[in-house]
Amino acid sequence: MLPQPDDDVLWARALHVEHNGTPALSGVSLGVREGEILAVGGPRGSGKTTLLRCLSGQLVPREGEVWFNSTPVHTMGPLTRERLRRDRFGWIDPVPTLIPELNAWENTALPLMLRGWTRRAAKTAAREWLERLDIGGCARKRPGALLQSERQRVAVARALAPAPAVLFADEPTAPLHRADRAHVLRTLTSAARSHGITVVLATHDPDTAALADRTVSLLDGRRVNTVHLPPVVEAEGRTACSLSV
Ligand SMILES: Nc1ncnc2c1ncn2[C@@H]1O[C@H](COP(=O)(O)OP(=O)(O)OP(=O)(O)O)[C@@H](O)[C@H]1O
Repeated sequence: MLPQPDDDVLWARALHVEHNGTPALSGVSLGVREGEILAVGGPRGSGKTTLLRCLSGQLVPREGEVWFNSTPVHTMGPLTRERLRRDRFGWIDPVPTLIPELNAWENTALPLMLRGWTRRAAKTAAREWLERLDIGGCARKRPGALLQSERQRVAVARALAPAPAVLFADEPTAPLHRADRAHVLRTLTSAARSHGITVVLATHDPDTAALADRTVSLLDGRRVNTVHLPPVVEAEGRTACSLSV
């Protein structure tokens, strides 16, 4: 067994996953460095969501290994994996999944309270994150009274608020319009960089991938290439890339 490289916060080796007997991942290996924003690209059905679900411990691969900070995730029992996900990982779905009975700040504060924060401290932090995402005025509204784009901003605030070690974002801007998309992505990436949050971002959108440090591409469940991007010149993004296989 190869050791996990020291500067990788997440490391996966030779992942094989099948859905109902059909291969979804066939031998995918990758490392994610601490503080890195890694885009996982590829067309629809190429295995991006499946890879994120394996890396985050939601799905146990049929074969292969997943390590988080030198701890094996693939051999953990369900309760330990659930605790790892609750305490160290964040997740953003393409479609926001909020609790309908809770308002926006309560939804955002929930992961903080689950980690032991007092209600007052969690409310203050939640409201600050909603302000950063330009939806401070929606703090008392329930999801049913919000637009889809506002709900997704709440989901992003909820994922960022606990400053997870790794944030998994599966097509996080899918329900947003172009202008909204850029703002939410900039907030997400700048918050991740300033809080040292590692991000693994599944996307088939090249504009979204351009905000990442590196892109790993999948095709039919296999890794096909890695795009290394030059250091950030502007605060908002990157303009060029080089390709290595
Ligand atoms: N729960 C499931 N049951 C059966 N097949 C599945 C399931 N989830 C994914 N698949 C199949 O596995 C393959 C990889 O799917 P996956 O969702 O990981 O790809 P993706 O790149 O994230 O696609 P998309 O961009 O459409 O979300 C696809 O062929 C998909 O149809």
